[in-house]
Amino acid sequence: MAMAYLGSKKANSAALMSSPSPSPHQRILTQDELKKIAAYKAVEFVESGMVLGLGTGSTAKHAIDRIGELLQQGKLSNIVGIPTSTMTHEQALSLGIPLSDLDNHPVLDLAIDGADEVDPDMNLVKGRGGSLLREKMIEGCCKKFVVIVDESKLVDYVGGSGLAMPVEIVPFCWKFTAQKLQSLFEEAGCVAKLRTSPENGKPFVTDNGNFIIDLYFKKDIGDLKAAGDAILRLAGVVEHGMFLDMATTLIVAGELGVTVRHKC
Ligand SMILES: O=C[C@H](O)[C@H](O)[C@H](O)COP(=O)(O)O
Repeated sequence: MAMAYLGSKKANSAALMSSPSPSPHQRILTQDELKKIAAYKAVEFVESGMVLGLGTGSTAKHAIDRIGELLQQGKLSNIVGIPTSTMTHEQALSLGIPLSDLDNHPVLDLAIDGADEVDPDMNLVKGRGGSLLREKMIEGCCKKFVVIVDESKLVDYVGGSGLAMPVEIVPFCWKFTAQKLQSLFEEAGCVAKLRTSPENGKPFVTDNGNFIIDLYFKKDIGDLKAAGDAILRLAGVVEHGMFLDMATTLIVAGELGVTVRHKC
């Protein structure tokens, strides 16, 4: 599917394009091909001997495949991966990537992960795959955090896609917590919904045994730090999916090429 930049995102990104526009004869890339392009670009930052945070999702999967390939080819060595989900753990194991955890490696050199939304300040929404807690724990310990997205993930403000901003909560009295979350953002027209499994309609359960409440906003919620702090003050909340001021590098793949932006 073809995608286009809109408004400020176009101006922002066009200045950073690192490859030329496609000729009229080039076919339009699929969203998955764009994800792969961003992922491969990110793996160029990986060096032998690094402790790496391995993200979760369809974009991060391409990066992990590439790391596995480079290890097998002997082009990378002595890598230690810290997976952000059981799914990534299994993928990395199948590729022969040596794994560890935060207990043994509390400081990471680099993490590579996708995102659900990226705003102009490189604030992120993550967790539509349900892995936000482990991702935030691991990506908060990285010297560099490289975020990889196709251009459809760029938004003017957090929540601007109209899709979910996930919050991981304890299962105990989840309706109570969902109601509290919705009330926090009444002015932004927030609707809070329990995430359920499409297969059986039962609550989706995270790797940590928790539930996810998806928040949908009709308007910009404004001060993200204040919003995040208010969410975390609710006793049933474990973590929210806003990753504020965490990304150090953003790689965006789009129809016009790949951009690499480093946060100052
Ligand atoms: O919980 C999932 C993660 O935060 C993913 O990184 C995020 O949902 C982006 O996933 P994808 O690359 O599949 O769009």
